[in-house]
Amino acid sequence: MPRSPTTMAAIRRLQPGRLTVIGTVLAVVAGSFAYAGGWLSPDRISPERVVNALSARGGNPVGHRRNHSKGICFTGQFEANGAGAGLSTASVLAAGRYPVTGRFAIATGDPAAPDASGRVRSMAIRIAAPNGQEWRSGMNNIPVFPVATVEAFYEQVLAARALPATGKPDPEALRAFAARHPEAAAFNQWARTAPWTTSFAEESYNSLNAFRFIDAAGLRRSVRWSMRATLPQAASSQEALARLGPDALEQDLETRLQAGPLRWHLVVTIAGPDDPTEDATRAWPADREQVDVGTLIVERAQDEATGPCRDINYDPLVLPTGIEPSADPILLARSPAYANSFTRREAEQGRAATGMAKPGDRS
Ligand code: HEM
Repeated sequence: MPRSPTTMAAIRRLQPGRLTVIGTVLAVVAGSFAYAGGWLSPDRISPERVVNALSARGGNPVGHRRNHSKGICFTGQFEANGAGAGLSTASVLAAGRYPVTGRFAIATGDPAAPDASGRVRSMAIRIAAPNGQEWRSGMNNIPVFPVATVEAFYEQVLAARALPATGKPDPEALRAFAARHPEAAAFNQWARTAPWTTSFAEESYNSLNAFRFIDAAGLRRSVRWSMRATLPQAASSQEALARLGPDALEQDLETRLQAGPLRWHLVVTIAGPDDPTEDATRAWPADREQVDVGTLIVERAQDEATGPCRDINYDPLVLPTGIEPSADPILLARSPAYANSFTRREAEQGRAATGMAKPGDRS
């Protein structure tokens, strides 16, 4: 459906020039990877349908991300130590300091969700190089992803959505999903047994999908990466987090940053020859070579509504020269879904400028 002139004018007022560039880049990226990501499979699961399902889980994400909807922006630096330069020609891995715009979030469809309702937490980053290239990455605090294909992801989102009558998922639908998807067992085990913490700063965040690093000689190595917390984890519980209040994670972050910056190590793990690079449900053996390529220094936090991360699409396929995607179908499916979510939320924010609706309005 064509957008109304009012909406288009509002979008232009919101981000003159910038949206056009972002939109063009994303459309090309989305189109190139649509086939490989499974979007053109015969059962026609489209990005629109998956994002509709993410939007309909309860809560109202108008003007917000359709997944990981509740978050907080941060800014800081990535201090590359140079150890990654032998693995990839990416300019942000050459020793130096590069500005970062990031976002912590909980994986929910409800921007007003209490923090204790989100089992999965995330860190998204954009590292900017002086040559104009960027490395964007969205990472989760889980060791493996629950599913390996976009079809299974769609099925899982439908099974886990809250029923209007109870506000909770149908236990039978969850049981049926688990029976059909034994590959989700490792994730489910983590969800049942991993300690809850009361801080974004005590979590480590993983790329989960595999990528390829290309070195100066053109050699490609399959890798995954993690942002490893430098603070020890104080094991808590879901109940204790709930008692701290609905926005405890953001408050904790702001309090900690008043005392000084927070740090994570960016650790790259290199795959062995037989490690799966197209299946994010399977961890790699713990003894794989790991290279600490630098430190993320988080300096300031800012509300998402006015913060610099609001209008960034953390599309994991926005990569610098020297890093390329693997053929993991989940990775390739992410880009078109994020583009759909981004386009929708930016248009909704554009409408807010006309006074028709405000981000976060409840319908
Ligand atoms: C087919 C599988 C997936 C789909 C359809 C999907 C969909 C989405 C969507 C629509 C968003 C909101 C994007 C926006 O509006 O900016 C999102 C956010 C996010 N996703 Fe996924 N996702 C998938 C798999 C994954 C995987 C494997 C990871 C691995 C770590 C991941 C990590 C994240 C993170 C960190 C965010 C938040 C980004 C931010 O803070 O802006 N997702 N996802």
